[in-house]
Amino acid sequence: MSSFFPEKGLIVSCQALADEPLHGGDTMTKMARAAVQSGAIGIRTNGVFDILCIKQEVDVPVIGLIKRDIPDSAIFITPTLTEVKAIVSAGADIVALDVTDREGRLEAVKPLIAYAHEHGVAVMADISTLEEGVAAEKLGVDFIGTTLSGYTPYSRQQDEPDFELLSQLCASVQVPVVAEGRIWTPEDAAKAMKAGVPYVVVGSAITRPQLITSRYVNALRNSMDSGEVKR
Ligand SMILES: CC(=O)N[C@H](C=O)[C@@H](O)[C@H](O)[C@H](O)COP(=O)(O)O
Repeated sequence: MSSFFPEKGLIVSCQALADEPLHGGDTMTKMARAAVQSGAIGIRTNGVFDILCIKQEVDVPVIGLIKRDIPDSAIFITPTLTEVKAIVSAGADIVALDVTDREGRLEAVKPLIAYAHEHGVAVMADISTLEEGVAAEKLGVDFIGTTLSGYTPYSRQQDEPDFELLSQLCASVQVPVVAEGRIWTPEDAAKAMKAGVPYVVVGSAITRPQLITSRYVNALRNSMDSGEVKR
């Protein structure tokens, strides 16, 4: 399955949760079309509706996940078998799920991985540390993504992509490593690939205009606050 994508490259994450301005309708499908038109080799998307629509619209592999809040649990990316079944039924080529070392997850995730594989669907493990990446490989996943670095309390907390984790993973696991999380510039994307990863996922920097706008607004405000520019 390591040759699942025909070539190395950019995977664009097209996600807008219910509380985001671009949520609903065919907005994420159009984002996906734009991404593929410009050379994205894959799409990562959330929820049955967007998986279904995007699968019909584009001709590249789709990584599907379902974010769901479960009371008293920190696991929110494809937490249970119910979501895996829904993602598989919707036609995703790869299921993305949390493979962090929390709440007994490294054991609980086994039937989820088995279900996807029994149905011919690959699995991307969203992890936050090197140890979790190594554990994920032992569980038989097909891709390991740095998605959750910075989002578990014990992982590296920083505004930048976790390049150190990328390099460590590339030296430690055989399955393809996916760079994901806080990649904001083409230079960062290229740096991730130089660290050895075949695939780079970019989400917010391409598909969350409210966050892109904030960065510009903040930069302008900072230059005004610092006195470099008059208000
Ligand atoms: C932590 C979490 O919930 N990550 C989610 C996982 O699917 C998405 O909200 C991110 O947009 C995605 O990982 C891409 O990352 P970035 O948007 O930083 O390029």
